[in-house]
Amino acid sequence: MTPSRRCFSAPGKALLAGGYLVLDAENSSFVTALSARIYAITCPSPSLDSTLPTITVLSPQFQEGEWSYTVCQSPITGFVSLPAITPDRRNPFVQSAIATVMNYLSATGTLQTTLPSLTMTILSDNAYHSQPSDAVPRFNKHPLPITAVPKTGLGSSAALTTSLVAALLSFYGDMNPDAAQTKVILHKLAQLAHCNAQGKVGSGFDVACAVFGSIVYRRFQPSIISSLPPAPTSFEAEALYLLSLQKVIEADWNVGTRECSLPRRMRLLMGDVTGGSETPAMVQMVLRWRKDGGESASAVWTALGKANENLIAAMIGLGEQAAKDPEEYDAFVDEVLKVGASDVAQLGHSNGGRTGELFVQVVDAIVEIRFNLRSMTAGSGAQIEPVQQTKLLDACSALPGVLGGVVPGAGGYDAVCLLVAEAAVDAIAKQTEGVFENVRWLELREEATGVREEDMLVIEEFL
Ligand SMILES: Nc1ncnc2c1ncn2[C@@H]1O[C@H](COP(=O)(O)OP(=O)(O)OP(=O)(O)O)[C@@H](O)[C@H]1O
Ligand SMILES: C[C@@](O)(CCOP(=O)(O)O)CC(=O)O
Repeated sequence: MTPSRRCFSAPGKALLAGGYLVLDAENSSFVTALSARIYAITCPSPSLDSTLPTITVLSPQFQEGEWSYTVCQSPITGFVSLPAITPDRRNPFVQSAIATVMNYLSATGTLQTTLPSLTMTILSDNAYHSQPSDAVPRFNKHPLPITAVPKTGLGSSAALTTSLVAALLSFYGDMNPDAAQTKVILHKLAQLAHCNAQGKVGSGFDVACAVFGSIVYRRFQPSIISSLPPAPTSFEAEALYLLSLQKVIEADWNVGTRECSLPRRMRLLMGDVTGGSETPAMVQMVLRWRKDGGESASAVWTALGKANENLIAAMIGLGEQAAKDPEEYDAFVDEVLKVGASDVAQLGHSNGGRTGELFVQVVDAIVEIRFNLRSMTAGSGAQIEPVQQTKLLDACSALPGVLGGVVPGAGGYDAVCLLVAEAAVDAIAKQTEGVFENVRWLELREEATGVREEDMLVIEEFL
């Protein structure tokens, strides 16, 4: 009889609006959860140590995808340390997820006294990593360690951290990650674990999306996380660390995570563009430009923030309008299918009603966002929307059914993201085939739900 196994998964992300500005807590961003998920399966297992419990994490898709830790809980302070059984192999995201959850449960007195040993298996959908061809099996295996396999920018570490935290909370804390209150705690633990593993405090939009799904996101103050003392090295420090950890997780983070899916019949068409980008370096260049760029930089920053807000308001409004007046909404989408972005304005002003006004607001906001991202590119030197991407986005925006497109997240050369009417996707793929050699349209769709427990039946065959 297979021991009781449970499976938790979390989605990837696309940051449609809010790149860079989301680093300021007063700015909102629009994040769409995608149908590429990372799965964590828990299975009770015998300890690898004669006296102490152990946790092993397997990632069978990658070479050397095995990390094992001994769980050492101090009988005096309750602090949990995790000496690696395989010291030559490191996975900071795995270790940080385990350490954060175990110490939170210890701090709150909800960690079982006799700890069972655990094996967790990670499976990640193929979209997270470059694949040798389109005809590969699901959860394709690579002949390389995870760190050597090119990523595609969908937020693998955020989805991994979130699914591991959910799995650990359920296994050791008997918490139901699907429950709303647990999800709030899960989110903070995942943010903390992710920051500790990355060694920096990003905006956290990717982790928030992995937990809550498609959202309008406004970040927490980074000082909440940086206020936590460093990993303790003495009994006194261990006791202080656990107290601080519980205080941080149970504080009100004032983070914005309003659920917001794409309007009905709309879709993000993600394009994988051969090219790379270096997000941390670009962030540094943009923040330096913001700080030293005077009035002109402030004006661009403010205008971009306004354009982001306009897009977010229009997307929320269209979601409401599709329910309030489905006939007007569907009639307008049928018209959108026949024209490119620049002609939507004509449609909207002639017969679209409130729906038309909102679609025009979407198109105009995307134009304004791109204009300001190009100003940011010129001012900061960070190649956010470089010329090649401008040409590609302009050409795609002229195609029927396309409302516009942006460089998602930090931008750069590696991806584009089109907002299109769902029914236009096949025609867009056909019209761009052979025209843009370096673009591969991904099969991804919005999957608005965040972290969730999966029925083992959906994953059983792959284990
Ligand atoms: N399936 C997996 N199994 C084990 N570890 C993984 C897996 N997916 C991601 N990771 C961990 O996350 C790391 C990638 O995180 P990093 O912060 O470098 O990129 P990222 O911003 O999450 O990438 P992207 O957004 O392109 O997915 C990997 O080196 C590995 O440590
Ligand atoms: C530039 C930034 O605002 C977004 C980065 O987005 P992405 O990793 O390129 O999808 C950084 C952040 O929010 O942490």
